[in-house]
Amino acid sequence: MDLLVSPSSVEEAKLSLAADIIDVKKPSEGSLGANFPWVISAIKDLTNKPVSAAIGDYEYRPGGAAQGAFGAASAGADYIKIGLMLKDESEAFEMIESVNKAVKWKYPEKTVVIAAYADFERIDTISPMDITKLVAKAGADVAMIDTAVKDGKRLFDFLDEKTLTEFTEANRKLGLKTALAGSLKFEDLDVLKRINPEIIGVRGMVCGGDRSAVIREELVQKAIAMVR
Ligand SMILES: O=C[C@H](O)COP(=O)(O)O
Repeated sequence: MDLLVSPSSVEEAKLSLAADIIDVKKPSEGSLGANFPWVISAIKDLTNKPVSAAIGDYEYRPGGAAQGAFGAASAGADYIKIGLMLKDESEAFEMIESVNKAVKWKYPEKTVVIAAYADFERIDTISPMDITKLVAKAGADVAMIDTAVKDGKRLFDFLDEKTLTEFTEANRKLGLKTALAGSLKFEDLDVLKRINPEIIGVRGMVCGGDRSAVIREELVQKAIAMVR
């Protein structure tokens, strides 16, 4: 299980380098808020570890999403991650296909991560359980669950261990990796190990509980030690 940590700046990325994947985002622009391409590039220059970049929480805008995905890949991201802020399955498929094509067109070796939200019912978007088949059909790589609203409610407030295990196994059967996130806490790590996704994503946990605070290097080190 790899630990993905989401810094919002080059300074925070320097404190996150113990993580397995450094995930560039701009939390002030949403759960999967996109940061600037020059920030992605500067963070890529800091490390040989894989760098991920969120491109936003998207409604149905395949052109814009494709261009954002291509921009993030061109800026140096190894993982390109989008959140599906929409409900209709055929629109979701078109978004996934467009983003995947935009990345793999020039960068076939890069990884495309498609996120849906654990709290999909309260924001009226597609269920994460419905994205596995769409991600596989489009040829993308990772199906992810995160929370859309960062109000203290967590992944496990919406989805239980059994559901998340089924999600992870369904992804694996279709050749996809799974990433789980959503205000995870240190005390969630045991259950996450049982679920056994390939990736867990955190920010608040390594900021000391408040994701608007600054990442603390010692908490990243604590998390990586506990994940191992
Ligand atoms: O990709 C993971 C997210 O950045 C998780 O953030 P969070 O732990 O504050 O919910």
